[in-house]
Amino acid sequence: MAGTGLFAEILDGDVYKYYADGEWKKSSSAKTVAIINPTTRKTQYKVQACTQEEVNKVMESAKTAQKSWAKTPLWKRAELLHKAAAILKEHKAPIAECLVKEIAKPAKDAVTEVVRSGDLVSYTAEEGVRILGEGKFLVSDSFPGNERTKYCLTSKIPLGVILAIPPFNYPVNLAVSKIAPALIAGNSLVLKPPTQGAVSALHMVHCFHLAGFPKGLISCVTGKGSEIGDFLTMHPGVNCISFTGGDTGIAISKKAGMVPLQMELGGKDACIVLEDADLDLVAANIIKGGFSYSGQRCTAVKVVLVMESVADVLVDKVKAKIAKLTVGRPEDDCDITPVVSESSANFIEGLVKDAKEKGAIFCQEYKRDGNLIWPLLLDNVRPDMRIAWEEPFGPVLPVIRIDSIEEGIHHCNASNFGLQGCVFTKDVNKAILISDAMETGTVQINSAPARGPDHFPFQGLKDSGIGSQGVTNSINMMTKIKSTVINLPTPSYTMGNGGHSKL
Ligand SMILES: NC(=O)C1=CN([C@@H]2O[C@H](COP(=O)(O)OP(=O)(O)OC[C@H]3O[C@@H](n4cnc5c(N)ncnc54)[C@H](OP(=O)(O)O)[C@@H]3O)[C@@H](O)[C@H]2O)C=CC1
Ligand SMILES: O=C(O)[C@H](O)COP(=O)(O)O
Repeated sequence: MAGTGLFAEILDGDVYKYYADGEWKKSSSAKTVAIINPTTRKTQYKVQACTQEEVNKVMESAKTAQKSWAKTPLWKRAELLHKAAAILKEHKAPIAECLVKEIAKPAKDAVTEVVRSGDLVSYTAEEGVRILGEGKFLVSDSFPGNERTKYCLTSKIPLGVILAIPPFNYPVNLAVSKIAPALIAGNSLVLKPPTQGAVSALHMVHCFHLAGFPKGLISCVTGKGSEIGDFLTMHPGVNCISFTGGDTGIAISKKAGMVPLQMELGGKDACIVLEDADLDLVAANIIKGGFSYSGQRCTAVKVVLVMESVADVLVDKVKAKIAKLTVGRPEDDCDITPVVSESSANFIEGLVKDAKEKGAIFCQEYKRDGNLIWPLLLDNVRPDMRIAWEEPFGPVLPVIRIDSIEEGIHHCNASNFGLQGCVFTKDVNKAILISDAMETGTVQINSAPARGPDHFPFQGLKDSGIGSQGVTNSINMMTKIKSTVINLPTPSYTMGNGGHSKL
């Protein structure tokens, strides 16, 4: 059960505490933020609304703790991360329960997110030891006009205090995907979890606490992003921001100071279907890619661009699979569960109404009960409809029929987003050329878009992001290069025959 047993100390009455200086604390604000269960639409949990003063203290502690953490041997950092990973996986049940209650994630997917997160932490520990355990050694005479009188030693050093801001749909996995790289690289970490997902994140943070990380190294401040967010992202104590979410990230990138940004934002991932595609494979991937977690994934299939000649057959196959999707409570492991909030459901409904007014073909009747929206495939969508371009972040998928591959690529590239895309064809040469032409961070050939596995580089182009994630790239993005140059009085050429330069 959430907030019980080992996790009892993170709860005070019916309000979860925030985490700072190695302790669970009550905020002096005496204000709380309600977390609404998307299924019941009732308050499920409450967290603290932390004050700016508490943020200042957290930043001070993070800065102090980072100095000694940077002197902690790599193997020791990795050992603590492995411990946190093991504790996380050991307590996957209560954390998964929070995901079910806070963000209506289907029960099995909730457990998968926690286990995947433990694996990500451990993989990061190992990868960090590898890539941070070596540097570069350069000699001066490789550049024209130089003798070998300079030795340059370079290594990757920590940035300082990393501010991590994950989104509601993966409040554990997209938190540890920032926390673990930050820590193995020698940084300290301040986490501002999403409101919907905050209690899942607090339980995850407690696993790091139980692993025995130094006090002040990891902090977790709760509160509405709209209230405390700007104070955090513009705080002078922050040396790097790693953010995942929507347009908020674009606003942050305009406010943040001279700090490195790692941004993973929205997507409008296109699925281009050629005439020779295996349509059963396509239909299965459209269901998995477009409707898992009710389409609330940045890497969800968000528009299908199918050649007209095979569109009728494909639409029929997808309709048959949609009819088999279960719809209901996350506790019952239904395929389609309520979207995260009423405002999200209203936004999705607005896109559906616009499509209706402009003549889209509804393959199913539009149906909504509170935040629960039944899966809906819209056929014959045209570019003048909002859903052709906007991201519903819900179980509604538009199909646009195309007459040429160029038309499909044009639509994909006309989007402001550039996260992922996918193409289905048996001609791998054609697939490669289409991938080359698609302006997205990743193209999946013959499978739906996906961020996982988590060691793959994951990046968004255009309004979909800044920088690259994936374990290795995240570690590197959370370091900077330090050079030390040894200047010698005379050239140093080490010769195999034992010859000696003048001593
Ligand atoms: N590229 C990706 O991997 C993902 C992209 N997304 C995109 O995000 C959207 C939905 O996710 P959602 O979580 O609602 O995204 P948001 O951008 O609304 O929120 C993301 C995070 O930012 C916080 N936040 C909100 N306002 C501020 C602020 N002014 N300063 C700092 N932090 C702030 C939120 O906190 P709070 O919850 O308290 O508001 C949350 O923790 C969709 O557009 C989706 O495409 C979502 C998930 C993953
Ligand atoms: O933010 C998201 O939606 C995730 O990056 C998607 O991850 P997944 O493709 O592994 O589900």
